[in-house]
Amino acid sequence: MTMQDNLPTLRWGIIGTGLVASWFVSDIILSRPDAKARHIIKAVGSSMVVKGIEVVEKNCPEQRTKVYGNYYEVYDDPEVDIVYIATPHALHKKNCIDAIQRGKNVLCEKPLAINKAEAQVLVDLAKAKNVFLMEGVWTRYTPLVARLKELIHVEHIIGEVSRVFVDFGLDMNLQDLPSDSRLKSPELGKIILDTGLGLESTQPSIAASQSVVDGMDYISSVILTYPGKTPRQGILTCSLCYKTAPEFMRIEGSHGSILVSGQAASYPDTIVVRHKDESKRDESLSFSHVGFGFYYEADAAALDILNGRKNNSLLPLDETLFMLNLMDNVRAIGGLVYPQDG
Ligand SMILES: NC(=O)C1=CN([C@@H]2O[C@H](COP(=O)(O)OP(=O)(O)OC[C@H]3O[C@@H](n4cnc5c(N)ncnc54)[C@H](OP(=O)(O)O)[C@@H]3O)[C@@H](O)[C@H]2O)C=CC1
Ligand SMILES: O=C1OC[C@@H](O)[C@H](O)[C@H]1O
Repeated sequence: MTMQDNLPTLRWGIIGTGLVASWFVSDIILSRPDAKARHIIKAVGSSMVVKGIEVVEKNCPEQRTKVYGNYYEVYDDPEVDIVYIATPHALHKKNCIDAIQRGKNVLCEKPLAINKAEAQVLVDLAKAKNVFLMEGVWTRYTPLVARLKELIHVEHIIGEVSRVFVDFGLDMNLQDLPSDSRLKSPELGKIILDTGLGLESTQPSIAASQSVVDGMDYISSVILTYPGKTPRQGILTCSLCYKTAPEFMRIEGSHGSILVSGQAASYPDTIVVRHKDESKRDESLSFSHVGFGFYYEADAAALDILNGRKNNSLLPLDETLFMLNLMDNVRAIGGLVYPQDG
């Protein structure tokens, strides 16, 4: 008997067996005290059965997972409640369509699609088929992000926010990656879609610049200026040439600032609040949990599906569309055109 045994259960079918799929599979089955749902890896679909077997043996050997040498058998498996899509960006549209058309709920890794037009097709199809669809941005569901939002929007601990700086840099050594790596392929890669971030859903004006070499957007810098009576800007940068320093995010407000840090921009673990008032001491909050924390996102999807919701309130599909539209605009300024842009 584990801590999860009395919880509602969601049965997952996994599409693709790469890096993030292995993280996700090993993570969502972890035993943890704050679990809201129990997750079962019912099936894994891969281009090669041997790859599926390897992922299962390594990450969920006790789950009695079925392994298929294609994706379609996962979509058609009646024991699968939700499909998790972990293929390269350019395949998300097709994989989502295939799953949704067969009536499956879908959690698709970010970005949901290459551009807003593709994502709109998926949103419309999910609505027509009455299935749940969600873009996988797992850090949004972590206790750290929940606390950060509370500090800013409920407690107003730094007052009126004026600027946000965020950098997501990875040192990917692209020149040393094998030629078939998704990150080296202009067809599959799309760096800004890997590491780009959206801030809030008021329409900002956009200034942007991208360093595109051989069709790959190695570095992007974006300045978002929000309209209104108070000055507000978001300065967002991403790169595959250099790993971001631990303090990857700074939020400045009228009463102080907040610094967010972690071993990588994708693994935040600490919030520091600095007050302008020098009589107040800095406050540091640390967040730790088992594994990566993909299970927070998986729990959110489970509760939505079990309660009949078709969309997730922390990342509604309108916001996914908003963010992809923002990326489309950044690329239009940066001169980066994808074949899918039409
Ligand atoms: N949320 C997060 O923290 C992260 C999200 N991601 C997102 O997840 C997606 C996958 O990324 P990642 O796991 O790093 O990618 P990988 O390249 O490691 O894995 C992708 C998998 O997709 C399948 N695939 C199907 N067709 C192709 C193809 N033509 N070329 C390559 N692979 C193919 C393969 O599995 P098989 O052969 O078994 O079918 C492959 O193992 C991306 O969209 C990325 O943005 C990535 C990392 C972290
Ligand atoms: O979101 C991400 O975080 C970790 C990286 O390795 C990955 O490429 C990126 O998609």
